[in-house]
Amino acid sequence: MALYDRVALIGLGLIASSMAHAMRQGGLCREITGHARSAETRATALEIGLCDRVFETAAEAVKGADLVVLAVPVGAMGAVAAEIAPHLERGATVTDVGSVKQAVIDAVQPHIPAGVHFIPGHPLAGTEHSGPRSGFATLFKNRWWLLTPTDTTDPAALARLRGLCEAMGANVDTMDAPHHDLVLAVTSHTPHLIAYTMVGVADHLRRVTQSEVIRYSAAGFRDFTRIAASDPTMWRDVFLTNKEATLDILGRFTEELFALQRAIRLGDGDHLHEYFTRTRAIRRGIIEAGQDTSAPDFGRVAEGATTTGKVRER
Ligand SMILES: NC(=O)c1ccc[n+]([C@@H]2O[C@H](COP(=O)([O-])OP(=O)(O)OC[C@H]3O[C@@H](n4cnc5c(N)ncnc54)[C@H](O)[C@@H]3O)[C@@H](O)[C@H]2O)c1
Ligand SMILES: O=C(O)C(=O)C[C@]1(C(=O)O)C=C[C@@H](O)C=C1
Repeated sequence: MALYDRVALIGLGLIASSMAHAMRQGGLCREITGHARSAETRATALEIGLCDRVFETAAEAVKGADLVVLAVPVGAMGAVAAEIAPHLERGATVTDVGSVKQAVIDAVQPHIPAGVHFIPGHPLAGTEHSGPRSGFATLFKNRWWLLTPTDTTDPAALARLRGLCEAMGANVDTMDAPHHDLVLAVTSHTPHLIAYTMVGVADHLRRVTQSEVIRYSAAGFRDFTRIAASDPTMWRDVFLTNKEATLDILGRFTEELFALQRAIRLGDGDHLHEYFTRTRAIRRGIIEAGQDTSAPDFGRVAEGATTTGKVRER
């Protein structure tokens, strides 16, 4: 059943193309328009049927759309919002899929005209691939889609967007933006930084990298290399815009790493065993709770979080 008439996708990469596939498969909108900066991407979008019509400018793409999805890197959201603002339909909803929420709100909200609903969002689903050919219809199936409405968000517009996310297979939750940014700093942003660092360390040891690391690449390291192959522009923007929360979590990570380093140096097997037993229980708890293993445990993070986005000391 069509939930929107015309959906405009701004930026035609992994997330937008996955949304296009999912919306087409479910018949969730009547028409999809799109904008990408490169002629090659626009041609691809038409060739593989992501969009019915593509435009050279975002301004043209949003005309007549009742849903506009900003699917560009976080650092580009503000400029895109400024460009499309005068062309938005009264009553339309603008959402985004950025990995950071407060910075997107700060950049986009000032441009949103009266009578247009802005409901920030973030699907917790992705891969290390990017571009219009990387999307697939089931990307959002059984994954979280977080929306960060405010007290003034129109309930009907929120319910309609929630319906679309759910129809694409996602589980929807709402939270405020600072809390989102803290949770994601723990469950996504800092882990990505650690993966980038680990692969960087291996790369510095070129003597090893060129031969043994590749050949004997164990599952743990292979997982790191997959994560570290993620789009550099996207992740640069994530760290530049979720600075405070990431540095907060990174500080805690470093403290624990030093404690483990010290335990190894002192031969403190009890410390190591106790620590690994605790982390194993966390993983098992998530599985026993019947949660998608990719889904972060918001409750657990919330226990140590304050509304200012800072983590309370244990
Ligand atoms: N990849 C993931 O795992 C993932 C998951 C959830 C959310 N996100 C978020 O979704 C958004 C899009 O990510 P993606 O993975 O689809 O990226 P992508 O690289 O596959 O696609 C991004 C698109 O934006 C376009 N673009 C880049 N800069 C632009 C600009 N200044 N103006 C107009 N278009 C521009 C690119 O040409 C491309 O078409 C990002 O904000 C990212 O944080 C990504
Ligand atoms: O599976 C992956 O490749 C991802 O990293 C996806 C992932 C994540 O889970 O951290 C990455 C960034 C997003 O904003 C949402 C999802």
